[in-house]
Amino acid sequence: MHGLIQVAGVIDQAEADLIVEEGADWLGFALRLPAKNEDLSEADAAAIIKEIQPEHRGVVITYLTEAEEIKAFCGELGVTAIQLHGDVTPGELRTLRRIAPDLYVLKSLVVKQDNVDELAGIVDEAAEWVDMFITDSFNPATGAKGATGLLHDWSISAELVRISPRPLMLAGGLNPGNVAAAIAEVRPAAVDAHTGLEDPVTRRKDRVKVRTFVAEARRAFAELGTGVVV
Ligand SMILES: O=C(O)c1ccccc1N[C@@H]1O[C@H](COP(=O)(O)O)[C@@H](O)[C@H]1O
Repeated sequence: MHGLIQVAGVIDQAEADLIVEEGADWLGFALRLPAKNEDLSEADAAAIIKEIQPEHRGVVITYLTEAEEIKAFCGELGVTAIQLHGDVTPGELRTLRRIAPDLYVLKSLVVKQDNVDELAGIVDEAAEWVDMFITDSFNPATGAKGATGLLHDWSISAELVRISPRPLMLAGGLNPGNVAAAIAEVRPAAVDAHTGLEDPVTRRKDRVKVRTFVAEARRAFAELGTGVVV
């Protein structure tokens, strides 16, 4: 899987339609977050996910950590992919793979200063049970591990791309103006953005930003020679 583009933080049907119309591949729905500050209800997310056509995919982004609960939640929502931002143990990932073998699992790697060795250890322990890793940024001021709008040290993500036996999605502060440089430097299989595609006043996705982000990412993936293989 290469050259994949995800747009995260879907808040309603109109926004999901916009993301699909502008050519992104996957749509991320942030649910069951610790601060309970979800942008949409679980019922609304399930209704939107039901209408997503097979060439696209709805991905649940969550801090859930227990395999049984993750499986049940994916069943309720009708999703086939989950992005795990919490501290999920390798044991729970193994259990999840056993009880939900067809579920596509993305495991987040939270990049901080100088923590490449710690993250390499997680890759080593977890790779057998996940399908893709996602590197994301940490906000020390809030403790947030996703949707921070912050960049991180891309050299750490690039190193994880080199050592990971699984494909890697790059996230954290990406926007139309930096995504091409990020792809060139990190050489990820996929990219993902939330905050950088929003209008700062309305907090809704800006159509031109989504369109430009997709075009810039496609151009940069093509220059890497990876093209789109979803
Ligand atoms: O999207 C969210 O609301 C979210 C909530 C909790 C954890 C992760 C979340 N999203 C992921 O974070 C990346 C990066 O966000 P940003 O571009 O820096 O704002 C986003 O792409 C989602 O995968």
